[in-house]
Amino acid sequence: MDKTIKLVFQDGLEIEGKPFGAYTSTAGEVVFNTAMVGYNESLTDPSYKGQILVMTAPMIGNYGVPDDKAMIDSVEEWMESNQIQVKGLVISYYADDYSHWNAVQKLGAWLKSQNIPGVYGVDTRMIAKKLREQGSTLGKIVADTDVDFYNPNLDNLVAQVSCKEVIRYNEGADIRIVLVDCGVKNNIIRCLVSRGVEVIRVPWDYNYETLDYDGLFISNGPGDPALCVPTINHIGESLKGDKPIFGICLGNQLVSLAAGASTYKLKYGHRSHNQPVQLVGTKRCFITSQNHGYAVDDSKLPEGFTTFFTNLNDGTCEGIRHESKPIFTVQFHPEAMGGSIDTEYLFDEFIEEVKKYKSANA
Ligand SMILES: NC(=O)CC[C@H](N)C(=O)O
Repeated sequence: MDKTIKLVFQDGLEIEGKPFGAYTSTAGEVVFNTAMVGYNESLTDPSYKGQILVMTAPMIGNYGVPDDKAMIDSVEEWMESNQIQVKGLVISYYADDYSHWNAVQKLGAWLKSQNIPGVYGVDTRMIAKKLREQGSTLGKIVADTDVDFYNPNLDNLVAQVSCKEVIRYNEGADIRIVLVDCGVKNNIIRCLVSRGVEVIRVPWDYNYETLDYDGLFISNGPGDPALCVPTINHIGESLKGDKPIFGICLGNQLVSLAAGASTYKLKYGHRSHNQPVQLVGTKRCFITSQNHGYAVDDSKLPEGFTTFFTNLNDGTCEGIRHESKPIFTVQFHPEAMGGSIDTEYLFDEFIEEVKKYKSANA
């Protein structure tokens, strides 16, 4: 008889599916992503640490998996980090046969090689509707043995995914950016390095004020932003200075917390590549890539800060900016990967601000 595997929710709902990837049990927070492409990038996005990812695109696996070891300029060429970060993957139709010019293996084989279970043959749109109505919930994938539920949002996930030592890219360039790695996606490094700056990637709790640098970047990352206390404290010190600061996703939340704002958990988060955001004060809308479960409460922002972008689906805060200093942060992903590149120009604006700062302080 063919093996089965179950997705079990905290409220008791059990959904039986077919296994692919590793035949093993796991637990985490169940979240859904409605993007039509980008499963390789999503699976390796460190912000998904501790989560069981349900992808609602009807067919997953059809373009295979590229070489996850291939490197360009010291970062993985095709992936967003050096390993699969999700705890498990849940999909509707699994395409075991793949066809794509850069694919080297099947999705199932890749999951298996990293001991990550997959469930297919389930109604992922029903799961998305359930999570939208009830909110994010814990869940588990049960193969041969049962496991306990696990809430990743109580753990310091950032410490698990951050680099352990300082890494420099493009060493010797004129402009130096400190990148605080809370679980950075590779495309953020690519977006900075391709603009000709030196990137000094430091661990999440590193005291970067000991370094010689011109601009500060705070990365994306997993879990509850309020747990990142050392990072928030360091950013609090930086906010007193004049160096340009740019933050993405968790970075937006950490800068906001350091400034004195608060964050809260959204009912089910934003995870897709078609989230519309409005640039406040204009009628301009950008389509953005997103993956987050928490948000900044902009109903009471600290003195000197205003809302930068607003989500046009639910009106939540999509970033803040300082009224007079070159400090701005966004909840969405301007580096995309996968997803729309409408807002990649924000990297150019950041580097321009850093150059201005550097020449004014030369
Ligand atoms: N992609 C991210 O940086 C996510 C930030 C945070 N962990 C959240 O879920 O809101």
